[in-house]
Amino acid sequence: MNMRHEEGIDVSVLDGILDGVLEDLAQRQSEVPLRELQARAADIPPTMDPLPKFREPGVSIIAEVKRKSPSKGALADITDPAGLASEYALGGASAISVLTEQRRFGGSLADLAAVRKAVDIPVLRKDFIVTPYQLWEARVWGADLALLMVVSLPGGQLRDLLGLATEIGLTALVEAHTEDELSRAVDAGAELIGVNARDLTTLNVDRTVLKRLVPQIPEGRVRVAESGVSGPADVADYHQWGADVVLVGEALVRSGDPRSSVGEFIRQATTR
Ligand SMILES: O=C(O)c1ccccc1NCC(=O)[C@H](O)[C@H](O)COP(=O)(O)O
Repeated sequence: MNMRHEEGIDVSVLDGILDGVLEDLAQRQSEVPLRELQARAADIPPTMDPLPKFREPGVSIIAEVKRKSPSKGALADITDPAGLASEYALGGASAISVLTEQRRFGGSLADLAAVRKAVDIPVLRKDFIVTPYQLWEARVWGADLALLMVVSLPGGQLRDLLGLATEIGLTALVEAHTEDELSRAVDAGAELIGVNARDLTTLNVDRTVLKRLVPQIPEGRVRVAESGVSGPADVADYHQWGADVVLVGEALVRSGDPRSSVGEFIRQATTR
């Protein structure tokens, strides 16, 4: 059952997640006001730009630290996110994605900080970012990239957050799942555009969404395929359909050998 029913109104999975995200955010904001967070950012080293590596020929992998998810429940008992990220980097990952949402994904900003310290490749804060405060958090806790999901950023919010991300040195991964969302991502000027195979309102996964939407992404923007990879052949398909970068979570955390798996994903996609 992907929709819950509250007081006669259908609330999608994503709305349910966002309710929790906003509650937790209010708590953090009451502990550390925005001004203080901004002051802390002044002491943080400059971010890394992931785009030059993503633009190189071949496929880049963003490997994700993912403990659990709304669609699958518990995925892996990750007690050492930094160690996992190091294995990903040794396998050839171009960046690490860290899910920082706590309630549904079991992640945290502490995971982000631990991964940041452990690797010297760019790190993505993957969360449900809908406020400037969360972008400042991403910067302070060591992210180089931050996810902006078009579906949850109506009106001018997408442009505003994209502008702020750039201003504070973060590269935004702007994520779409439909033609309309993709148009908004392109019009907002996103350089790094993700097409998520997972419909976040229903949790259905359809990898071919990338194949259908990729012609709509202008030349020169970096194209990221997100979700739904179960093995090397899926990465190779995504790359063949036009993805420069593939973001993989579940298949890597369940693989038992994350370093070799990343290497194998890259090898098979580039030799097909
Ligand atoms: O993974 C979920 O079930 C999920 C549900 C609702 C919102 C977001 C969700 N996942 C976030 C992601 O985008 C994925 O973690 C990421 O793309 C990797 O996906 P996968 O390789 O399929 O684990």
